[in-house]
Amino acid sequence: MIDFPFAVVAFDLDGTLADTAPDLTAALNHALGRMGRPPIPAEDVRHMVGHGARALLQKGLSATGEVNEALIEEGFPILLDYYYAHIADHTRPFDGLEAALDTLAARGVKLAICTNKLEGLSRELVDALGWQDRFVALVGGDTLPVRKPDPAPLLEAIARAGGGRAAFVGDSITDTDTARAAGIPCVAVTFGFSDRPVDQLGADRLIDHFDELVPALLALG
Ligand SMILES: O=C(O)COP(=O)(O)O
Ligand SMILES: [Mg+2]
Repeated sequence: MIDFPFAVVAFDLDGTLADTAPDLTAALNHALGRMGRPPIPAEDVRHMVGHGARALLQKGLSATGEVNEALIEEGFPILLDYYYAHIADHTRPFDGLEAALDTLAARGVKLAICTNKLEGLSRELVDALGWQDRFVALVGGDTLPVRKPDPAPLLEAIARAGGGRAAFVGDSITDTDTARAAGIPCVAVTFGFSDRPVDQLGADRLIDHFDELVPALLALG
């Protein structure tokens, strides 16, 4: 029985469910260091996340010197190997997340993840955080031939979670663009990795803490 205006709530991963910036920063800086580049401060790396690990490396190389396909090919496996081995050394859920997920689950809402993180990395992280039973669907950046802001991955995640009325929760312009393209209401968190002021994302609701998620969704319903 669903006791809620939405049958499915889908979530972005990096910067929305979990603060992955410390481990992503370590992985990027490990790869940059091996390539003779200086490290990039975590605060700058936060705003480079959201388009997948390859885009992260591309931005990291470009911030520290020359960038081309050959350099990305060289650094990508170094970054990935390190990140797989250290995926949750310092990554933590944002405050209040798990209580909000419990409330939604208790009301019969199905929970899904739609991220541009590679599906394998995303599953590894979900397992490391003990979230295997919380999410019934996960669509990553390489699950389909297209990724966010194309609406297809979000629609796929919702369908895999059983379909019905859905909302999306994210932290970036990619997420709000995806939701709009899919015709789905969007809540944006203000504590994520957005590269621009969050009030410019065009979200239907903004939340400063996960305690505000359920009321925000009810207001959208
Ligand atoms: O850049 C990434 O690794 C993916 O980021 P996302 O979970 O915010 O889509
Ligand atoms: Mg994100």
